[in-house]
Amino acid sequence: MSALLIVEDDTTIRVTVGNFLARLGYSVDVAENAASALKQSRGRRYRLILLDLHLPDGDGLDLIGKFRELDDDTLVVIMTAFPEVRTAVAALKAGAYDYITKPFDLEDVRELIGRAMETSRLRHEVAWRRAQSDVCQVDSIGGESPAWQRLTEVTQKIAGADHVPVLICGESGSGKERVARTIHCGSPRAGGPWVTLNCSALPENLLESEMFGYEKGAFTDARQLKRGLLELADGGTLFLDEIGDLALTLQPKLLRVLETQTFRRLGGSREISVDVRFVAATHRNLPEMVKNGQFREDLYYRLNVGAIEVPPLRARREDILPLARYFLTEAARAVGSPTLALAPALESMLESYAWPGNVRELRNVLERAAILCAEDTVTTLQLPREIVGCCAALAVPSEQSDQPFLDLAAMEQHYIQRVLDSVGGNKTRAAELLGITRLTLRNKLKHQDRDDSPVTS
Ligand SMILES: Nc1ncnc2c1ncn2[C@@H]1O[C@H](COP(=O)(O)OP(=O)(O)OP(=O)(O)O)[C@@H](O)[C@H]1O
Repeated sequence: MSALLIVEDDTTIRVTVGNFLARLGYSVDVAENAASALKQSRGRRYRLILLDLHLPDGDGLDLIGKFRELDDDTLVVIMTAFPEVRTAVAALKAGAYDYITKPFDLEDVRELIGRAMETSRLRHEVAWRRAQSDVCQVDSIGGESPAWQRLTEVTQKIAGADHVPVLICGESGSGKERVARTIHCGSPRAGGPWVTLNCSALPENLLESEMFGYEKGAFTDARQLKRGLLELADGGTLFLDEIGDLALTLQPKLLRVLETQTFRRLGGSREISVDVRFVAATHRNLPEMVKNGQFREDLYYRLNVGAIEVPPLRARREDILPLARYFLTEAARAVGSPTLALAPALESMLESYAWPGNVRELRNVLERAAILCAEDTVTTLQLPREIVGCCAALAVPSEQSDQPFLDLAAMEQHYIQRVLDSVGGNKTRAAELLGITRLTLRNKLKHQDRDDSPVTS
């Protein structure tokens, strides 16, 4: 609910306008002089202040600057009994949003405040839209594996439950941030800000001021007020990445915001209310951390209301090739190459590799391959050794696929020969691809029955 303050010494006007605006659904506070108005605005953040220019203990014009210094988002509307252009111009110059001349009709007040609120909302919207116009413009690939389909179902349900905090767990690079964005974009807050904070990226004190902001003078370097990410996320979603790395001292502070949706800027005494949805992610084992006293149990349970587990890529192998083709096309487009294809032998290699770095690793591998690839098909030559090495046995040519149980040595020999073939018998290049020295390769070849096969160097 938007908070308004009416500063007016005339009791009739104060009470009538106050009651009228309260009936319209605003949360209204009143002050009858400048001192009380300043005190109240230090204790609460107002979206709009309706201000009489002639107060018993001061000039309303002086107050405008003070209100705006406290919060430059607050809109100030002047009420003046003197319909002089000069007064109005001075007020607007001092930073007032608009003015209304007394006596006024309550309907005029309703219209003016409605317009001011819309302005305030639009200002917010424009500011964050400018900063992040493409948050929801992401293609999400996957969807073929049962694991991904289950994940999508859960994600959609949780996205709709707008106030439920979410905890996304999963290995590094598995797509947790993607899932978090999908939740934001599928929620009623999709039109609101999407703000991210990586809890492992900053030292504790900086993280705290990033999150909560600070008042002017809160510490030596605080030369002016700084809004924290909590305020910037008002009306939207705050994504707390690597929540497992959040310092123990900050955990109760976060819990309080989660529970009350209010907080104070550092060095401030004002309670600021926000409407933020919290989505957190971690690759750590939080239950284990709770057991070891490294993560607060109450915060864990509070976040875990909407629990989502993103499966590692190896647990959803059906998604590997669609993702790989997607990354390849994207990468080819980025480097200005024509469309690239995957050599058939590569497909089973990609599908059977363990992908410890998950989707991020897959993306990097395909991007690198697209850059290295001189032809229109990506082959083993453009793949890193660990992938070619791990999966060579699975990439046996089809005429030999009736040999399901090659022993390890045979597998190795077979693979070495394939790599040699792929580089036209060049041992130096083959050794490079295999990740071994040329001498080791020679020794291994000595043990081959096909030692005398035509090999060039
Ligand atoms: N379904 C998907 N479709 C397309 N790209 C994806 C998909 N899932 C993940 N990615 C890409 O993989 C990379 C890693 O994803 P993301 O950053 O979401 O993972 P994460 O689990 O949050 O990683 P970390 O734990 O390191 O923060 C990103 O480049 C992302 O764009």
